[in-house]
Amino acid sequence: MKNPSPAVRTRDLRVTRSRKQILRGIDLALAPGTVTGLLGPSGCGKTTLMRVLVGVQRYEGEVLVLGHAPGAPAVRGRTGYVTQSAAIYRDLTGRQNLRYFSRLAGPRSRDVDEVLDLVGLGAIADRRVETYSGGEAGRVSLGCALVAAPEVLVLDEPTVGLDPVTREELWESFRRLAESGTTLLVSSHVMDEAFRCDQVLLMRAGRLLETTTAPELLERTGAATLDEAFLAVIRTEEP
Ligand SMILES: Nc1ncnc2c1ncn2[C@@H]1O[C@H](COP(=O)(O)OP(=O)(O)OP(=O)(O)O)[C@@H](O)[C@H]1O
Repeated sequence: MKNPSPAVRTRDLRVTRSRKQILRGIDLALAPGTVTGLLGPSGCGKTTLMRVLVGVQRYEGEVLVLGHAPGAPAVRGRTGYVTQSAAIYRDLTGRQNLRYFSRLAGPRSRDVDEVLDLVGLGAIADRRVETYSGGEAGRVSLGCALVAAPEVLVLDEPTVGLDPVTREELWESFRRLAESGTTLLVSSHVMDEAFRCDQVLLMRAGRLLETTTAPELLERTGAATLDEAFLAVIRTEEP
């Protein structure tokens, strides 16, 4: 690992909502400058975990993001969150959206044109977002997070509904971000995306079943695909 001190760490993280235990004691560590995949079935608690890390979800237990409590003033501007549905202004152009978030970010903001190119929107940046496809609008959302140059970037299913080419481009940009020192946590339903990650967290029913890598998981379970490997893990570990 590049640095022994994790960018994000949780110990016995628990979340209860409407008297239901959603997260049941999660221990995790994200090394700086790495991509971690967060995988698990629908409803297992991925979004809830991400919401904790960006400081918008009450929790119990211990959570440190860049050495601070999530959402603390010292860390708020250094953490980016791309939600499942694009949180952007549809009546503005892509470029105007990025400019707006760039102003909010203040001096730490990155160059808007550079980020537009990074997310592959340079050619359509001056069209209103309401004319964009779903995938293009999603990339505006990602661009709005990137323009603030976050040190920790949390992405909730960023590749849903994207074609293979765009998906490939996005994963390449995640890799470049990690190489430049950003710590990424990316949730996905697509097990094969685990191969893109330095570390994989397998969740089920509010628990972390495994902290592993895609090749390690295949080898250990003897499965031919990651889908099979995940099913094998679920069968051996009761929630
Ligand atoms: N306010 C709430 N009250 C009660 N239960 C809730 C509340 N919000 C979420 N949940 C439940 O918490 C569980 C985890 O939800 P979460 O959105 O974190 O899952 P997820 O793994 O991100 O799912 P998906 O992959 O479908 O987005 C689900 O069973 C959901 O129904």
